Amino acid sequence: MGPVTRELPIVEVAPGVSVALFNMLGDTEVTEAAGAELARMLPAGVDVLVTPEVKALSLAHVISRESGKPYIVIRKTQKPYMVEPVAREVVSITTGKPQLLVLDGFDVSKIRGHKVAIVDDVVSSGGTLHSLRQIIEEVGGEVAAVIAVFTEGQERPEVTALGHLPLFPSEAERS
Ligand SMILES: O=P(O)(O)OC[C@H]1O[C@H](OP(=O)(O)OP(=O)(O)O)[C@H](O)[C@@H]1O
Repeated sequence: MGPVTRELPIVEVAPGVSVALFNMLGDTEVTEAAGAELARMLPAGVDVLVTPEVKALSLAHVISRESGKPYIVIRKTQKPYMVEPVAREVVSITTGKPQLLVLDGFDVSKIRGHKVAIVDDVVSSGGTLHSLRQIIEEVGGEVAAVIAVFTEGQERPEVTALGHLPLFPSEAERS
């Protein structure tokens, strides 16, 4: 990202599949650099950012600060204080088992009738993106942009990203 570089460790996330693990959580320098760059790439007309917890949360904060657009966090646990939550199950490449994506009903009015940019750190299998889209459209929002630091695996022209990461065959597959 700009002048900021990182070596990414290769980590096996499923039998036969390894990724270059990009974890920006707690990395202020990367988060600030990527957030500033992605904020400049945000298309005109976007009203609100929507991000899944947790690794992309600080990225959304920086893009929000830089662009002046508010952001909403889709949680991965349903909380007792939520009002009529809207939930979808998802399996992401790095977690490999079902997780929940939950929109607090309190935030629905900030999405309904608005143009939304989905913000994530990585779009890989697309499972998280698919479920986020479903939730946003179910409550009457329009996904106007998808913003990520990296796409991974397959090319995704619909995603505005700073770079692309390959998937790696695991050791056992190579030998
Ligand atoms: O395109 P996909 O295959 O769905 O993968 C991308 C998602 O996976 C990762 O989250 P993860 O499940 O690791 O959760 P975390 O951010 O809570 O650690 C990443 O932050 C994306 O949200």
